Amino acid sequence: MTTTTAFVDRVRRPAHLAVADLFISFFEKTIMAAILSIQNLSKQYDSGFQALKNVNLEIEEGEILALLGPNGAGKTTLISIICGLVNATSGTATVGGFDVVDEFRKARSLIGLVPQEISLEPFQTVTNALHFSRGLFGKGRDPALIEDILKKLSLWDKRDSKVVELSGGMKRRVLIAKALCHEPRVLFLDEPTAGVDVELRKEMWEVVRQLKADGVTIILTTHYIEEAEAIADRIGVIRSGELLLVEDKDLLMRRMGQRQIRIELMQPIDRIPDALASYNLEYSEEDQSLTYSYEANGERTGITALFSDLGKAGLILRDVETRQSSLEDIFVGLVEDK
Ligand SMILES: Nc1ncnc2c1ncn2[C@@H]1O[C@H](COP(=O)(O)OP(=O)(O)OP(=O)(O)O)[C@@H](O)[C@H]1O
Repeated sequence: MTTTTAFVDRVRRPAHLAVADLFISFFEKTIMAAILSIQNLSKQYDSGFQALKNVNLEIEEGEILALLGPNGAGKTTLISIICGLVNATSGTATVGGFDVVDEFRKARSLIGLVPQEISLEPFQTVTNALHFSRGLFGKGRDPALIEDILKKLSLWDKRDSKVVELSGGMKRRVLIAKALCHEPRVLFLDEPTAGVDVELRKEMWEVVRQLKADGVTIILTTHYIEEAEAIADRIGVIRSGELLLVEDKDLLMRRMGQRQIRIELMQPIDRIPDALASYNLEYSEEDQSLTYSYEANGERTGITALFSDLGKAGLILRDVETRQSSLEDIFVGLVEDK
């Protein structure tokens, strides 16, 4: 697999200075810049439908980005533009520093695409499918590389099997293996676990983690929020063609970790007592309740002090309940109401 180290090794060995310059410029393009850079990308289909609106996104080498969004949000359109399957109406995208339109071949050779649909030749053997895929990128046969990929994806035992003889999970792994045969540095996985059972989904997550460990940058689209939670470094949320946010998963998790305590009072109040102002409570006249929000993962939740101050303010409680906003709540909130 082509890795950063391999590039660096090649850069160190040029025989001639001019060649060295060329390599260094290639090095700068491929290593120093973000591996994927999308600027002001928009797409309007011939029907007039605006599928992408001014999308900007930078992806660093070696990260896993999960792109979440409801049906029709524009995820596949975005991937298709980067892979050269759909033309953007405006804006640019580069992969490894190469423009996906002006330097299509170079850009495309750095990309592996695992489509949502299983599209394999049923009577081809697994090994032949992989050699064929590599050949499509103009690369010479490399049985050692194919063996390595098959082993990593636990397909070595099935190398001589025909695709038609494989289970659904194995076919999905063959799709990934095919996408890796030309040694891409960026792998797009479009809904890699759509409709697969929990066990297989976890197996796929392990494969993705292994690929990341090998230095491959991964962009996956998914409807499964727990999938993004399990494997992504960053999460992007797309809705109606707009990238609403791209955020570090752990930061988002901390936001998701927000909890609320709903405190129902015995008596209604006219206003929140001044002594409780620092808690930013919300009062609902409808059910005479106070709501307190706090960071579940925070060092201090402030709950003990709140209850003490509620007592000091003379408020008598009827009932208390807690609730936690899930990632799903946040996601639904984001896509429904920007
Ligand atoms: N060739 C096309 N012509 C017109 N509209 C299209 C075309 N392809 C896609 N669209 C529309 O663009 C929007 C975005 O589609 P896209 O497939 O990118 O969404 P998605 O986020 O991948 O959805 P899903 O999660 O359902 O796969 C949709 O409303 C879709 O109907």
